[in-house]
Amino acid sequence: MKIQQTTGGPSKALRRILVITAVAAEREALLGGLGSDARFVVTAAGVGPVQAALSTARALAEAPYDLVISAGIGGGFAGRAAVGSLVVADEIVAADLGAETPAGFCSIEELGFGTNRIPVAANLLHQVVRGLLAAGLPVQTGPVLTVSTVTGTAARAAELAARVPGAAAEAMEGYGVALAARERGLPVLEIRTVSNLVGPRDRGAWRINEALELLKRAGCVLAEVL
Ligand SMILES: O=C(O)c1cccc(C(=O)CC[C@H]2O[C@@H](n3cnc4c(=O)[nH]cnc43)[C@H](O)[C@@H]2O)c1
Repeated sequence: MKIQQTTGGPSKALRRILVITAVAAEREALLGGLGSDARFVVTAAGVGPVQAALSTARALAEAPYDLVISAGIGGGFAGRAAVGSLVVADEIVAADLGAETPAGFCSIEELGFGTNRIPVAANLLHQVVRGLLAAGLPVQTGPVLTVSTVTGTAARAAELAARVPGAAAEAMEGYGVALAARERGLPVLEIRTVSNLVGPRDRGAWRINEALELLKRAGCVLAEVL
């Protein structure tokens, strides 16, 4: 687990916080929880890490921010994050960025082209988790994987879980958001509400409404604790 230690005063000093979701329904859910807290700007950036990185970079170029959060629904790894629970990333990992080789997956880090793993702001992570727990919400921390293809088989789920020990959830935007934040030297968090388990594709079984309701409750906590 890689966690970036940030310095500075208490995070109540956060004056502007950029929250990036993929779709409008996630944005609306968060806004419902954030209420009238004007410190938060919530943008629906589109699906996938590239779109997320572009939109985050654009927003950060237009106005100053103190914190960037990637948020939305996600898939939970069986035994780590149940449907209807929350995951706060302790590390944001680009899980499929690299090369396939006959000997297995080789990350861009192993290839010498940068890093697959972006640390989160430890103090803010703990502050948010404490707040979620105090609100009685089921939350766990762990690596959240960013993938460009939603996992659709048990074999792929097992492969990713082995590639990133402790992987708690997967989604499609975190690494893009985190890269753009890192370019500006800003701390980043990723928060996912689990709509489905990572594994054999069964889109009809995704509990999207429940996950969006939980996202709204998480928004309420963010406004309280940040
Ligand atoms: O159809 C709807 O009403 C609806 C409402 C809100 C969100 C959606 C999405 O499909 C969001 C796509 C978004 O969700 C993340 N996600 C969710 N589960 C997974 C997964 O198992 N693996 C990877 N990503 C997942 C992802 O970040 C997508 O951008 C629909």
